[in-house]
Amino acid sequence: MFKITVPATSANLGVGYDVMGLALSMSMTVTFSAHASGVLITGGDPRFQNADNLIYQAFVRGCEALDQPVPGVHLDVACEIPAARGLGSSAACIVAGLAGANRWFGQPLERLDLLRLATAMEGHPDNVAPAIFGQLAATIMVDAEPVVAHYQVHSSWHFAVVIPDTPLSTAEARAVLPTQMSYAQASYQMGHCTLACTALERGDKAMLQAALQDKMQEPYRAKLIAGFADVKALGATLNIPVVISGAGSTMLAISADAKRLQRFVTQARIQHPHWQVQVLTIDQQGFQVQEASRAIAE
Ligand SMILES: Nc1ncnc2c1ncn2[C@@H]1O[C@H](COP(=O)(O)OP(=O)(O)OP(=O)(O)O)[C@@H](O)[C@H]1O
Ligand SMILES: N[C@@H](CCO)C(=O)O
Repeated sequence: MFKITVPATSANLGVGYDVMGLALSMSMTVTFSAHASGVLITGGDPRFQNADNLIYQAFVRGCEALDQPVPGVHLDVACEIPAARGLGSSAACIVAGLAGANRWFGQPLERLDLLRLATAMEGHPDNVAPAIFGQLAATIMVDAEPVVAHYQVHSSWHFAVVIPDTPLSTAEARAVLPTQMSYAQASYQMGHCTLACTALERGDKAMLQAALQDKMQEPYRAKLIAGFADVKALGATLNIPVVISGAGSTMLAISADAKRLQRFVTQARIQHPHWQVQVLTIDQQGFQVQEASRAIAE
């Protein structure tokens, strides 16, 4: 028996659509143990307690990639990451399943191999890269091979998430985006994405404020998130940038002033008493494998 713990992730950081992602201190833990045959799933959302479960689908994919027969498996799921809220729940499932198959057969695959497999399943690398490596990752694909840049996020940054009580599927949020953009728009977005990474790494407040002005998806997706305008306006009054986390519906606030961010959290809870609003820290390591009672370093 072993456990795989995978962090939640916030993709895009507004301006880094399908490229950037940040690992956060919220997680899913899956306990893998032998089962007579097929799959038994306990814990987690009852909707997912069947063989279509994405963790199990990724486990099967991992076994296939390793050229191994799929063993009978019991998956016991403990999940803090809400589904379809822009916090990388699908990426966490995929990484847990692939890492579980890898551990089952003696860990022959490196983390970069898992990233290649996970990206093929998820369709884009921005959530799965930080779920695998932790911290802030920017990933490009070169002929289906991921190339990842890792950024050490400056310790001055503090993060809060505002999680609405309504889901928004990634498929729905992608469907509202235009299919083309101009050179001028591409240039705007490339510049903002590059400077956002630099600002997060350096702890540069003015640069982050300037860089986190997304024009590629926020204008189209904002209308899908009831309450987005209120939360964005609250951030503006406190000088705190707010971006859509992943495909939404969660919003991510970033500040170098912990007390001001706490005021944002308090006010957001008053604005939306039924939503989950919390301060999170950066996950440093990506997914972890735990044997019995001790964590093993890979
Ligand atoms: N605990 C879970 N167990 C099994 N499957 C899950 C679980 N959580 C999420 N999923 C799967 O992931 C899907 C949600 O993925 P989707 O890409 O829409 O949102 P997300 O990954 O939470 O958000 P984003 O990609 O924007 O960060 C669910 O419909 C379900 O198929
Ligand atoms: N980059 C993705 C993240 C969600 O999976 C999107 O914005 O659609």
